[in-house]
Amino acid sequence: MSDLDLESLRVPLAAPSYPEGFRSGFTCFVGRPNVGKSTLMNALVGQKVAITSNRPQTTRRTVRGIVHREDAQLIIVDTPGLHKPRTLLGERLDSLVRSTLVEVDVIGFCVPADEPIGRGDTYIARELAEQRETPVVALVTKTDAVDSDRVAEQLLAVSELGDWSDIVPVSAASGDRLDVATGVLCSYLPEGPPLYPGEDLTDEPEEMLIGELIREASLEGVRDELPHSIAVVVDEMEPREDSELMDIYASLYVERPSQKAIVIGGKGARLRQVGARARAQIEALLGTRVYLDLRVRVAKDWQRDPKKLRKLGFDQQI
Ligand SMILES: Nc1nc2c(ncn2[C@@H]2O[C@H](COP(=O)(O)OP(=O)(O)OP(=O)(O)O)[C@@H](O)[C@H]2O)c(=O)[nH]1
Repeated sequence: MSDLDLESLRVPLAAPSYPEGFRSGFTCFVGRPNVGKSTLMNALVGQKVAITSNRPQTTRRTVRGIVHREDAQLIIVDTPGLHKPRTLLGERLDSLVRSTLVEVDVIGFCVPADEPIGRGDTYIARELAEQRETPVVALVTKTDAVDSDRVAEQLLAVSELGDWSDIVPVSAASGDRLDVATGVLCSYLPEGPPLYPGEDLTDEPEEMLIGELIREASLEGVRDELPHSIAVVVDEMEPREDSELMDIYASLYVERPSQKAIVIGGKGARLRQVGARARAQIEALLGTRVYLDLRVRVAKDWQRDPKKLRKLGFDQQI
């Protein structure tokens, strides 16, 4: 997508029937890195669609998850963390986030229960206060990680951060109040028919999901700065003739030869582990056996180079 053209997606399906008062529309989750946005989206949708990791800023792509309810359909646009731009990629993400904020029907502002409110949260709260068009529901995440007194304190602290339409404590890990969170978000959607067929959980192309699974596997156990320097492109994906096997060829791009060595590991050991981990996940996603061929390539300073960003697929989201 050249940008998030949500309006064009609002054309309803030729829906056979839907209950009176049905609501449908879009939400996005914002919050500083690592507050649990992706995990919460996965828990709401019930299938793994967005990359998660315990490192900040791993969500680079706008992935949609779709929550189907009897009375509503909530389409979640998973936005990258709002952060101050450091690289060209950072700047583009921020403008993407800002344009997303005005296009959705309701915004979920995520603040974790297990950390004091910090500058990052206040920065985003200020950004959200500036836009007045879209209702904002504050979601106090990770409530399982603290006791109920702390949750209560955090609810109070978050309520003082801005003028939120609602505040909901929620835990993706324990599943606590996921239903309430969805219900509250849905209450801000316009009335209308479902926009997606019932079985869809995401409209991300399969190749993009596969690329993210490979990227996620490649991040495990490597130095902290590496995550920002890895991009994955699925070069080719084809069912093998006369076989149940799917052949997938993918390239893992890093910025420097030294990073290439880290990703590959001694005698290729690390890359083999990455491949095995990713393959298991891809097989689960596709429901078929997979042959995965991974190549590691160096694309110098790809984060700062618009042409390389385009080649690596980032113009599709930005
Ligand atoms: N205890 C607990 N941990 C959680 C919960 N949700 C997420 N986490 C952990 O918090 C970390 C960050 O979660 P993510 O979902 O990747 O966070 P994010 O906000 O999407 O992060 P970015 O992609 O960096 O913006 C991971 O280590 C998760 O396992 C929760 O409900 N409870």
